[in-house]
Formats: sequence, structure tokens, C-alpha cells
Amino acid sequence: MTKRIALVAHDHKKTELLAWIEKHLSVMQQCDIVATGTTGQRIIEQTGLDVLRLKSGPLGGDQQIGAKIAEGELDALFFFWDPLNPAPHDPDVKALLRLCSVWNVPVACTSATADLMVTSPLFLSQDFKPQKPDY
Ligand SMILES: O=C(CO)COP(=O)(O)O
Repeated sequence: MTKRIALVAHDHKKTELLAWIEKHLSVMQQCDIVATGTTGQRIIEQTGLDVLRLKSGPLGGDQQIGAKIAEGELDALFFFWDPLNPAPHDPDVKALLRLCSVWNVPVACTSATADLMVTSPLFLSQDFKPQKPDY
């Protein structure tokens, strides 16, 4: 099954995420991608990747991604959140990161971690199915 991933970046991190996507374009082309609204728009414009755009983060996009994680519809999250600037929807950001831990979904919040994640032989492997908790 195709890897289902979410790509999200706060405003000061969007350039970094876009550069990271360009660097790993061949992997990204093998994934089903969802993104929050503005991030998704920038990805489409810059890379031509096919992206399902959800609402903008402050308008509920993070929560939409959280819902997909709770429903088992995402295999990984790449969330370049901004540690230096406060977000009006910080509770949504925390909730999204929390749900990744609740459901054991791999999440990368920095380009270094994201590099390690997508270059792992397990990333695109059909055999890699992280254990889902038995709630
Ligand atoms: O705010 C975000 C994540 O918390 C990202 O939202 P945008 O992609 O719409 O900028």
C-alpha cells in the first residue's frame, strides 16, 4: 500500500520544508500526501506534487490531520513546527503531536529527523507496520 503522509510547516519553517521535499522528491512521489492549507498550496506550486489540501492550520487543519491519525488513515507526519514563534492555535499543535504518540505514528519535527525517517529502508517497506495500541 502507498505510504500515506501528512506534510505541515509553520510560516517560518515553510521554506525549510519545501527544500526538504525537493531533496526527497522521488520518495515524496511515491506517497499519498495530505497537507494543511497554505503548506499544501506552496508544495503544489513549487513541486507539482499531488497534494490533498485540508484547512489552514489555525482554521482547523491540524485537527483534521489529527482525526486522520485517530482513524488510522496516516502512516507518518512531517511537521516542521516553529519553536521560536507562538502560534494562536498552539493547543491544536500539541494535540496533533500528542495523537501521534497515542497511535504510534512516526513523526518528524526537524529536517534532520525527517532525513533519517525517509532514508530508512523501512519507510517505504510494505512490511513495516508499526504496532497499533490496543485501546
Ligand atoms: O499552522 C499550521 C500548522 O500548525 C500550518 O498551517 P498552514 O499550512 O495553513 O500554514
